[in-house]
Amino acid sequence: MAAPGALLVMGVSGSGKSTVGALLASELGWKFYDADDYHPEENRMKMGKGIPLKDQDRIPWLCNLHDILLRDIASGQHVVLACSALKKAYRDVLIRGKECAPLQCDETGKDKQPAEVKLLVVHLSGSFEVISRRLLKRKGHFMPPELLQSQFDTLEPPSAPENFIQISVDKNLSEIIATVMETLK
Ligand SMILES: Nc1ncnc2c1ncn2[C@@H]1O[C@H](COP(=O)(O)OP(=O)(O)O)[C@@H](O)[C@H]1O
Ligand SMILES: O=C(O)[C@H](O)[C@@H](O)[C@H](O)[C@H](O)COP(=O)(O)O
Repeated sequence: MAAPGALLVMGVSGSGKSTVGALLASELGWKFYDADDYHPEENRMKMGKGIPLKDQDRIPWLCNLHDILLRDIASGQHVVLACSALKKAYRDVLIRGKECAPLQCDETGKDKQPAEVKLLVVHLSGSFEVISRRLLKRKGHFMPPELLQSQFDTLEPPSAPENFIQISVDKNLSEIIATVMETLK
């Protein structure tokens, strides 16, 4: 396939986004962003207290990530982004920015054609049991494992016409990386 400007590695908390995203970026020589590092303090505090985020908490965070992707791609930089991006609408914001955000309609931007990020979505998909076991073992992270059920409840797996592949988290890391690299050939 023609190389996308960016790879989005998405999935619920603990599905392996950060691990897989960093490995892919290193393999491809692309820049890596972990969306966790871009949450405002209020979002981190909320999640830390076991309160799931809502659309209004996530949309500004996603708009900021869209701007970062667009800026890098415009300067010729390819990017890997690890980001939960649980709903289709969230992935649309990553691709098109705030013009398509459900809660942030910009009246003045209505007839403008938004700049789009050409994205390949890599969905790391797995069972509650496997992912929850991994989360319970993970140390030193602000996201409490108790929020995993709400992540599954919110998840809208990508489907056509989205440009995506789905990979099972049951595969080992080298198999996951090889599958993505094969898709990009
Ligand atoms: N394919 C895999 N097989 C086994 N363990 C994995 C795999 N992917 C990730 N892990 C482990 O699962 C845990 C969660 O991964 P992480 O990358 O932090 O997920 P996320 O960024 O989606 O929250 C980490 O301890 C990581 O080492
Ligand atoms: O949209 C969200 O609810 C959050 O982004 C969440 O999905 C994300 O997973 C956290 O940032 C925790 O980080 P980990 O995914 O690394 O556990």
